[in-house]
Amino acid sequence: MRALVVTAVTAEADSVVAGLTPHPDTPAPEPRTLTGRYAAVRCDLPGLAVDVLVGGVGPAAAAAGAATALALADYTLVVSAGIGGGFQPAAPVGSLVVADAIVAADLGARTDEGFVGVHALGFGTDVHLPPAGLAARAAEATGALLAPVLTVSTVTGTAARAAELAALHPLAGAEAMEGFGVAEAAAAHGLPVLEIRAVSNPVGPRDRDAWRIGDALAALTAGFRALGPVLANWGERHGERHGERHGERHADR
Ligand SMILES: O=C(O)c1cccc(C(=O)CC[C@H]2O[C@@H](n3cnc4c(=O)[nH]cnc43)[C@H](O)[C@@H]2O)c1
Repeated sequence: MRALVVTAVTAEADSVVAGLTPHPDTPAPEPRTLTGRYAAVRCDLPGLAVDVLVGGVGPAAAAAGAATALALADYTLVVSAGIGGGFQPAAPVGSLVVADAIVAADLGARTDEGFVGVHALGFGTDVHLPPAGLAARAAEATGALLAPVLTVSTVTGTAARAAELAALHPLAGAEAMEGFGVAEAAAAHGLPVLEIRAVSNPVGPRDRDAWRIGDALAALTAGFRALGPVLANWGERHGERHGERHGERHADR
């Protein structure tokens, strides 16, 4: 089973690698260059090899990074991981959210009747569904909230926008900027996708002093420590079959 984990920035990738490193004292492996722009750190666990890639901030950078890595090697699962904003009170700062749906929350049109997503406009998809069983097991093992994670191109910074998003997506647990891009790349390669976010700040009025990035990165490390065995176990049962399943939906696996 080989998984690709895509983060936005190096601090997130380091936190993921720390969680996937068997002994805390073990030095992290050196990143290996994929192309001139991208490098990945390889983590080897029993039954599981994980490449951790820094793709950049935002859905476009994330999609480009993920698609580049997926074109260069054969993977069974793609994971979008990093920090994010948490919808309150469901996802407090320092908690984890595993996506049961990865939603492009601002991909569409603003009309007099409100926001209309690209799917409703007839231009494609704005939701990707991780394998339901895997997402549930990942949430259980990490103590995460299992809920939709929104992908936005603009960080929410007002109470009005937070309320608007919450009204459109009442079950949403978190927002971040990369999940949907990673999911689009995974879908283009016929691969299942997972998203996990560690909450660094509430979704709401902009307040940089309220951001707890260190706490969120520590939660991300703890999350990946628990996630490793879940991924290995899932890969044992599903991973080797992915080659037969290109183009199929992965929602029920
Ligand atoms: O200072 C600001 O208001 C600000 C504006 C744009 C971007 C940032 C970032 O720090 C980069 C966001 C980065 O972290 C993830 N993230 C973390 N919290 C949130 C959030 O509340 N909403 C969306 N994304 C968030 C995101 O995935 C990016 O990788 C700061």
